[in-house]
Amino acid sequence: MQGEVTVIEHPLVQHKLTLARRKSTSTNTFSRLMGEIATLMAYEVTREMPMQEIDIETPIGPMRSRVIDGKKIVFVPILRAGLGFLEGMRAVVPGARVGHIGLYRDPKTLVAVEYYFKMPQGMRNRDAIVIDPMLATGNSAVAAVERLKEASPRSIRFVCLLTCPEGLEHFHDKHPDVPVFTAAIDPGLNDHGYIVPGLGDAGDRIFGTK
Ligand SMILES: O=P(O)(O)OC[C@H]1O[C@H](OP(=O)(O)OP(=O)(O)O)[C@H](O)[C@@H]1O
Ligand SMILES: O=c1cc[nH]c(=O)[nH]1
Ligand SMILES: [Mg+2]
Repeated sequence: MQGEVTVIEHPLVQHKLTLARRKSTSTNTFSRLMGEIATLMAYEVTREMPMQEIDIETPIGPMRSRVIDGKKIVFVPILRAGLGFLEGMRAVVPGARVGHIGLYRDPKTLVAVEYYFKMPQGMRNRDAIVIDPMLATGNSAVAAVERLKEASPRSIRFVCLLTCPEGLEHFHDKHPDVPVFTAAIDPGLNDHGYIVPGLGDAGDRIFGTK
């Protein structure tokens, strides 16, 4: 799985992404769409998660049936925009733990600056799913995963909504072992490091800060 990228082409994801991209979409609608897309993407991202068998009783009789050990999953949103994806994912994996990585991208240098890092205990036995809607230059994603690897989780996946070839190449150059799940790979970046055509500044659009 070196440098693996999965583009989630499901029509519901693509439809909602188109609505989110439109500049006329309000903060309220944008934020709701992020939640809905995250729920749909969680379905794909958790596809390979380990399962265990437990004994249960149906109204008719006993059986062994499979469950995910939700507590072994850690969602790791990159603040702030990653928070816009968090609740949609937790809606389908309510037992998951949450770790936070606070990073902002310096607007001039585009370097990622860390301001917060907090993970649950026992990361060695957990599968981490890092979430951030945008993987642009890749600086933030690279820095977040570098920091997360210090905690030695059992596995790491990275989920974004949008990325571009430069960002993916940078990310997989540094972290070839971390699969990326995205809804689209746009053509490139502009001079300010924004994905083109993209959807603008995800954090500002989720929280209405522009
Ligand atoms: O791949 P990169 O070039 O590093 O860009 C992507 C980063 O930029 C955005 O965050 P931003 O720095 O705007 O912070 P915010 O989420 O607080 O708005 C986005 O949410 C990513 O974290
Ligand atoms: O296009 C981009 C690039 C970085 N961060 C964003 O929010 N959008
Ligand atoms: Mg932002």
